[in-house]
Amino acid sequence: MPVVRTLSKVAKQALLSTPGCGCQPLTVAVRNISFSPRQVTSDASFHSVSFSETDHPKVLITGGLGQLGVGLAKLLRKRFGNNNVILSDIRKPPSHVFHSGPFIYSDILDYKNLREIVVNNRITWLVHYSALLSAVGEANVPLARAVNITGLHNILDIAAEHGLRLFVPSTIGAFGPTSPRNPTPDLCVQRPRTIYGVSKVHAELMGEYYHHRYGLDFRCLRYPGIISADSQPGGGTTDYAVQIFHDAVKTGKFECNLKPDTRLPMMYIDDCLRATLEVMEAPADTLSMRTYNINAMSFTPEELVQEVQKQLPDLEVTYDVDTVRQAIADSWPMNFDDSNARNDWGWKHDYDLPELVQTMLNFIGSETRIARAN
Ligand SMILES: NC(=O)c1ccc[n+]([C@@H]2O[C@H](COP(=O)([O-])OP(=O)(O)OC[C@H]3O[C@@H](n4cnc5c(N)ncnc54)[C@H](O)[C@@H]3O)[C@@H](O)[C@H]2O)c1
Ligand SMILES: C[C@@H](O)[C@H](N)C(=O)O
Repeated sequence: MPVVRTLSKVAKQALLSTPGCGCQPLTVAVRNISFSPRQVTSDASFHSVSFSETDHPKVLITGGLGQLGVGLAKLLRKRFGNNNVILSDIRKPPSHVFHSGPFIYSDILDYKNLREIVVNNRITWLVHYSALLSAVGEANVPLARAVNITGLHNILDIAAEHGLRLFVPSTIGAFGPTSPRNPTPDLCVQRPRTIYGVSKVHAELMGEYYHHRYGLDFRCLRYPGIISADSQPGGGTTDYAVQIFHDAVKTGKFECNLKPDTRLPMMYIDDCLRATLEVMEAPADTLSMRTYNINAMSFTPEELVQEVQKQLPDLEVTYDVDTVRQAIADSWPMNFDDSNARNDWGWKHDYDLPELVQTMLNFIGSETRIARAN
């Protein structure tokens, strides 16, 4: 029943915000746009965002309270100034996030709310992080479809109409069992078997279509599984690679939900966020494509355990395989070919497996020592 209730709520919101209702006052903004992606009214005003290279961008991050958004806001605020980066989400921010810089409520299914935020804050860059990840997406397909697909349509239209530079992350999950898996190149068969993957292929194709059709400055990186110490993953297949560090430090025991030999591409969060900033700042003429694989390392649970046990030899590991996650992982890339990102805009990762493990254990270890002392 909760699924049905959520679906009808989502459907109502979606209906209220779809272009088909004809209730949007519409604008066209972008260079090279012959007409707006949403129908243009006869008295539409034509704004163009003047954003000179010397100005700092004014950034909005959607879905900013998940694993990646707070860290990205911190990085972008350091570069562009605190007030130039607005975090948004539909959840209530913890106090330290609320007090660290601008935060605003934004539901990406509410088109008018999004447009108001973009207009009132003179947003020039939009980083679209809202999504349901692979495992939670399979648990609630209607909601994943609404957030990841309908929500994306709102984002694309807002970005095109207001001349924004738009970043949408994709994922290793945008590939499937018929893709080459070791390594997976940028351009190959993409037939994912999750709603998450399907929605991300859709996002890649729609973003590229809007780029060619309307001149939208769309930029997209396919992230591997991201590993972070101070933020929790939101329900994906790669979550085990974060959880192991917390359990190893706190209890000395870890139960892994993937088989020991499941190889997946992974990356430390600092590399992921830096890549995001770098591709957003890359001169357009260096981008031969609009969607790039990025990678850092690739490992199995067994290899990760061995590396953690070099620091914590008493760590005990058992395996209790989650069949949904295992099936997803078995259809994803084992290694990611990111040579185009490296050649085009100079992508280079800093963290390999040993540095990742050391950094995670240092961070979680010191946090745990502080918590125990208080
Ligand atoms: N974390 C990873 O390993 C990883 C890997 C590849 C790609 N990505 C992509 O990066 C992005 C960010 O990932 P994350 O790990 O921070 O995700 P997350 O699941 O931790 O956070 C997603 C956020 O979206 C918000 N959200 C859900 N519905 C919303 C709505 N209707 N309106 C606004 N916000 C809504 C949630 O409240 C949540 O805070 C996602 O698009 C994800 O697909 C992440
Ligand atoms: C890989 C990525 O997209 C996410 N961490 C997931 O597992 O769903």
